Amino acid sequence: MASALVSQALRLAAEDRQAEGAALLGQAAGEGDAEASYALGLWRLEGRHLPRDLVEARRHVAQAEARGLVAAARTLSALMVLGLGGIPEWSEALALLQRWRERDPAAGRQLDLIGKMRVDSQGAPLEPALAEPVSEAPLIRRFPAFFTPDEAQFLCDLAEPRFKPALAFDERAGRFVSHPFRDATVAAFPAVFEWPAVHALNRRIAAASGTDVAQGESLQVLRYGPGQQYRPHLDAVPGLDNQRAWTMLVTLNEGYEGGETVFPDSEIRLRGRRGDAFLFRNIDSDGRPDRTSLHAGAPVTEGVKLIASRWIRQTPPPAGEAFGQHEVLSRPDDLGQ
Ligand SMILES: O=C(O)CCC(=O)C(=O)O
Ligand SMILES: [Fe+2]
Repeated sequence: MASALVSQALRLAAEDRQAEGAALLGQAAGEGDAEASYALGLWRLEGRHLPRDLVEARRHVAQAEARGLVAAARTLSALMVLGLGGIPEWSEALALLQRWRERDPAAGRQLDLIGKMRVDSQGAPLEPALAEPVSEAPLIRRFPAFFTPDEAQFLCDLAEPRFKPALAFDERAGRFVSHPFRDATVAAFPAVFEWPAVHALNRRIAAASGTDVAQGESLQVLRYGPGQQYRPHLDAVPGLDNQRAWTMLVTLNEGYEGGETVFPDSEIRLRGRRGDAFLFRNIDSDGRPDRTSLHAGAPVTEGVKLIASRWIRQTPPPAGEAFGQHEVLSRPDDLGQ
């Protein structure tokens, strides 16, 4: 729950009285209010109500963490591993999780998961994942047991409270609109949710696709109930300068009927065991959308399908403008988690 002062500041900001709201938060933060510090940090991170300033964002979030706010500790761990507002600090982020272990079950769970991974000083895998060819055109690879069952369950549990109807970001309109093709609910993991264990999974996806982790858009978890589906589509967006070159899908559960990922032109139907991943290429050698990559999530006929999806661009976005930043806060009173 936000403190009364933070709620008042959010109300002022919603009434377009941003400067007054920010001043109120600044005053409260100066008097030791952890939630005010955290709210200022999120505003600075997102460039909402205050100009975007990642260094200031990290300073405020760190202050809120030092004042004992669990949401701030989680967000700080993400800023640290991503190197937002400072240098990347993987081992310092793990030390932060260690300090929070007793107070935050998610910290202990992440440490347990990361303790079983073989990763380097940035959280990247030390060994390549096992890859099996599925098809050359479209180009598809299968990575069996890419996530462990515990990693898959962790992502499902993190996603559970955050599922929302799928929306698409309309780049021209500059806002989210209901998704024309995707009848599913989705939980996205933008920067504030890229906690160390999530970041390590993103690094594994980057290594398996031969890309830089910064090329990936926010990891998403999709949830389809009976009758829900993702209609045939290309992940590449015509006209996009920096294309979605690759897609990685990771199967997070079993026990549902239907729901295969299908490539109608080549009659390929993909169905994984829990933890299996599929990587496919969305563009041709000229960088144009590859028509053979047309695919769909077939309707689920029974049970619930959960799948993780990451779209990977051709190059990282300009510094400080990571993909999905606009998703950081979904509601004006949403303080992150
Ligand atoms: O749910 C599926 O099988 C397909 C998901 C998908 O096409 C995507 O995330 O781009
Ligand atoms: Fe897709």
